[in-house]
Amino acid sequence: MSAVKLDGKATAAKIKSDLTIRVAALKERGIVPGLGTVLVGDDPGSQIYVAGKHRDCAEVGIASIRVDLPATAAQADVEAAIDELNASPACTGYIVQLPLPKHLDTMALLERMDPAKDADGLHPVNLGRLVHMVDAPLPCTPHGIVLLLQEYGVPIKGAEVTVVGRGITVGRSLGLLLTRRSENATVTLCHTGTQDLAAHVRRADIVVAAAGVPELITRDMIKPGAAVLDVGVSRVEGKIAGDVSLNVAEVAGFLTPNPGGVGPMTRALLLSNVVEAAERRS
Ligand SMILES: Nc1nc2c(c(=O)[nH]1)N[C@@H](CN(C=O)c1ccc(C(=O)N[C@@H](CCC(=O)O)C(=O)O)cc1)CN2
Repeated sequence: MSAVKLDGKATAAKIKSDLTIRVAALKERGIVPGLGTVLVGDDPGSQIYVAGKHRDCAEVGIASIRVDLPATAAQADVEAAIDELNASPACTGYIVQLPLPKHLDTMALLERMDPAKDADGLHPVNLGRLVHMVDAPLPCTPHGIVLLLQEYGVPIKGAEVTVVGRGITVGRSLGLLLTRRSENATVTLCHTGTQDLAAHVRRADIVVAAAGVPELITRDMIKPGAAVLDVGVSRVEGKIAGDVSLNVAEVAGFLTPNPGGVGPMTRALLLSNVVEAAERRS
């Protein structure tokens, strides 16, 4: 069996094509959406992801504001950058690239952001709104995962989903999206404290690997025909080392490439959050 490729690059391109039209319509009304990014330090992955986000903005016509700070930046320096973007009329929405250096108080910085300018959907207010199932910008990677599954007709309603990894950008909130009445999946969240990870993965119709552990998910763990999404962004010798072993393709029914799967969806949905914020305010 060869797995259907869940092509995030192609799906993201469709989303960006629609956004290009919507941005042009906003500009005709004198509204220019703008994305801000705050990057602290020189983590290679973060540098690549932020650069990609700015490239995407240029592609669809969104203005972008880049604030780069050294790894030694103090809490007050990042607070000043956040205050500036909160107040900037040119900034429709912005992100603080995660992870931040360990000496910084990430929670305090996220809470300092204006929730109305939270392009990541990671502000506590917006995650709280997601819990209450009321309107809010959705976290980009979880939203991208749902759209990718829908694009390729992967059955979600009633599906057993196993999410591996409880990080703030994916694992913590993906279950909130998949258990909405509109999706109606059943979600198990596995993590470093889980007993018998393989048992939870093996019974899943959909596996989302977001633990950041290279090759954690192996071929023997996968139910034949299951959909497997690799969100792993670890880097080994500068190259992406996903959470899913390549030979999973021999048993999976659907599989994301990595790179070229979930990552481009993350970036496309970030742009979507910015455009939606601009449209809401127009
Ligand atoms: N503030 C945020 N920080 C982080 C988030 C986030 O959603 N908000 N998520 C992850 C990383 N991430 C977003 O920044 C991200 C990961 C991967 C990609 C991507 O485009 N990957 C490409 C390959 C890129 C390369 O390595 O050459 C692909 O998969 O094709 C974009 C964004 C943690 N931080």
